[in-house]
Amino acid sequence: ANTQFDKIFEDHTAVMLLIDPMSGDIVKANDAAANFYGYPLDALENKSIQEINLFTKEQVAEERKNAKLQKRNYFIFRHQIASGEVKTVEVYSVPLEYAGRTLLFSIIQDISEQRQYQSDIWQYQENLEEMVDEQLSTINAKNNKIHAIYLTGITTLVTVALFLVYLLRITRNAEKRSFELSQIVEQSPSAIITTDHNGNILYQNNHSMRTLFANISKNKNVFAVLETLVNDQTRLNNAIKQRQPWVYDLSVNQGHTFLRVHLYPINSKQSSKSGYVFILDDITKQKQDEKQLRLTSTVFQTATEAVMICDKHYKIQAVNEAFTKITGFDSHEVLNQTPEILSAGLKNESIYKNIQHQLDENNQWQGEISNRRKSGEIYYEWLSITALRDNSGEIDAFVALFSDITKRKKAESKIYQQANYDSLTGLANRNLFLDRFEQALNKAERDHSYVTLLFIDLDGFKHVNDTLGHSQGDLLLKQTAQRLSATLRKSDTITRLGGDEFAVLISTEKCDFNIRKVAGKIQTAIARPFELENAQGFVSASIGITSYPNDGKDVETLMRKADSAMYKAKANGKNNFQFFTAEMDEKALKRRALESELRLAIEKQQFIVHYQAIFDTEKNHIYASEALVRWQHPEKGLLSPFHFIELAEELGLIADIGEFVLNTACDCAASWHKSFDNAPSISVNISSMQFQRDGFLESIENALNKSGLPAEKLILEITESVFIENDQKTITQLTKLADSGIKIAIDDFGTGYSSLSYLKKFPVNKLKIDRSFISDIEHNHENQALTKAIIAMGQSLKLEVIAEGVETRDQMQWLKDSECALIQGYWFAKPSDHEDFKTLLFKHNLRR
Ligand SMILES: Nc1nc2c(ncn2[C@@H]2O[C@H](COP(=O)(O)O[C@H]3[C@@H](O)[C@H](n4cnc5c(=O)[nH]c(N)nc54)O[C@@H]3COP(=O)(O)O)[C@@H](O)[C@H]2O)c(=O)[nH]1
Repeated sequence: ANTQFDKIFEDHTAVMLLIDPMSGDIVKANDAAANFYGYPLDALENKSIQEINLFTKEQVAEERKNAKLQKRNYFIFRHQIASGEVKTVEVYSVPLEYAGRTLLFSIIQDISEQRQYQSDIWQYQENLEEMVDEQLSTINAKNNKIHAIYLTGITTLVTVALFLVYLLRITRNAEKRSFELSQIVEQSPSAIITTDHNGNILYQNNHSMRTLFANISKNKNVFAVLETLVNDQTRLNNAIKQRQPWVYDLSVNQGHTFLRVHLYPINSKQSSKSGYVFILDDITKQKQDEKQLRLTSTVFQTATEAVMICDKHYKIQAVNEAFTKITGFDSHEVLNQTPEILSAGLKNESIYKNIQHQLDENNQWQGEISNRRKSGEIYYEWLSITALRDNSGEIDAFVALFSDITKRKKAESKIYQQANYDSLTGLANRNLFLDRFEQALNKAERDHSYVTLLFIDLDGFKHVNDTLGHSQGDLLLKQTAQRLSATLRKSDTITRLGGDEFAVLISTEKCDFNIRKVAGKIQTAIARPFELENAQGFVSASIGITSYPNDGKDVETLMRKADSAMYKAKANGKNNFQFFTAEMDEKALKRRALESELRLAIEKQQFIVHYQAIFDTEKNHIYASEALVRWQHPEKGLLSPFHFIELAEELGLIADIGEFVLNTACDCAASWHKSFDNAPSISVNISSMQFQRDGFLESIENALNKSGLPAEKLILEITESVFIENDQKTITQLTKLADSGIKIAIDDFGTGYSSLSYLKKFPVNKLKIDRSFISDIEHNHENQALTKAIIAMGQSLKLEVIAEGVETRDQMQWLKDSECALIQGYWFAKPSDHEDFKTLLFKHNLRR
């Protein structure tokens, strides 16, 4: 499963790291990460995250707290890249089982640019919601401001009208009303200045004297002042020349204050150039509001998150460009619709109810929901909604912000799939299975119910793999998964634990359900022939059964006991099921004890080698000797390989033991070589695992060099299983061994695989007829026929044939009469230690 994960991880364009949560060490990084951080991949994988994250321990803890409070599924950190530049990043982290370790799988997203950009245009990064909130009020205020502008205009016009009336009254000497009019002008919120036709001030109202207009009025000539402040002089001059009204927005006080200047010519009957009236208003606030509105609108339109504003009836009032980009809907298609337009048939009612409830209660809701784009495609969004209330506390509007998290969700789901499901069969993997097992036990404990575990191992699967190839083996495993799924209920958990091991979990309310029937159904389903690509595959199921609470209360105990029961089913001839019994536990315990003793034995070198003669009945001398390992157990005495070889193979310890035997045997054989003219060869058993191990040829070469034994005197006994691999490595290794003079013997010949073509293909020198054919050779005609056939085949292929397990003179004679002169067995000699073997040699072979 890791290989697939590795591929996705390495090829992904998102920045990804696997981090040891304890040390912070970066265990694995992808190319995207190397690019982003600017380090070569291996240098990055030698760093710890603390070297990159500028947050102190305390700051990291604080950020974690904040993320939790804000219910964020990501953290925001500051990462320093190789160039020294500091990036603001969002880090999404999940724990992940990887290569037997629990690591933090982190996806890093650079948000620096986005942050910087937003920071430039507005202090938006602090809280986008607040911004839009403010924007909303600004939008509302805009209407008010338009009113205000109208009002100012009207006021101005009214003021002008009043002033004209006022002047008219002056010219008509309407002194009666002049006091009243002067009061109105004096109290106007606008600064009002009248000038002669050259701009010299004739009159100015109170306001203009008191406020910043006082500075202007000091100059006594308005034209002169305006010349220094107005950029567009031509328009001003034209307006003066043509005696046209003129309006201009002035920026004074280093841009902190804005004035709107209205110029109106005053025409009198006496002169065509009577003068001017200037009305000035402070429009600084208005300008600021406009600027803010512009900025807010830019933020609204350029935000990377989609923004949707709804009125209190949930009718959409405004959306931004990001909304269109994510949903595919243009604003005119959604305005005055409810957000349900986005769900288009998706069953989101209960989520909407919950959102409504949360908004009523807390004014806020955020979470993950799925919606549909206009194209119909489903997408996932992270949505955050805020309810805005008016002064009386009534909901006035809703602001929804959302970002498209579909890509991230897909990546997460792929990773989840890999972490929890078996990629070959699609069944739950061990990880998910253990989790479900734990949950099932917790539930059973609460409900006083029952959980049954069936541990299934396929019998004969290795044979299918070895003979038909791994792809056919994989096909068989897939079909096994399908058969199990079809046989069991949906509520049952089926898992592939690894290799050819499957497990089934069944939760029941009562303990009296018929588990025998279920186990029987599984057996029947598996025993049916499997239709593979070009052949049929045959396997059966050995099943071990345990149940909660009878056999144990925790996952580990129940698994262990089911495993023991399964071994018992194997030992009982396979293709059957066994319920766990206390006696099995004892056996399993013994096995575990033996395992640790065996490891200790290797460490403490408790192995010795015995030698058994292979006798040449024609030449009457010892032709060779087989080296046989023994375990000098500190308490149990001398143990035969039958007690430990199988376990050593299962545990992968056989290669270490084998190497010890090889070295010891070569040393002894080399010493015989020095003492005898016709010194025997040494025959050493090589397990398939030892043969396949890297460095095997070197270990043979070392043993020969160290001992000084000629290569021709070494025989390697291998079983037919080595040839089954039939790969280039096997051919190359055997050829190299043969080229160096070493002899190859096939052990237990006749019991293994049927294809004999390998005898021609590989450089084999000797066949050792298995002792099961010899034990009753005097009476068993079938074995006689077989043995004769092997001897004849050996002769025609020019292979030496050795008969194993010769216990009686009659067996020896039968073999001799059948032209098989080389024999090994208790009749001539049992295996013995080196000293006794040497005595035997002195008796039968010629001393130098
Ligand atoms: N990979 C390795 N396998 C090894 C090594 N040493 C031994 N073995 C394998 O263990 C199996 C058991 O070996 P052992 O108990 O030593 O039995 C051998 C002989 O004692 C026994 N034998 C010999 N003659 C007779 C006989 O007349 N009757 C009788 N009942 N048994 C007899 O046969 C065993 C040798 O068999 P084989 O190897 O097939 O020639 C056994 O499979 C060993 O191969 C080791 O170092 N590495």
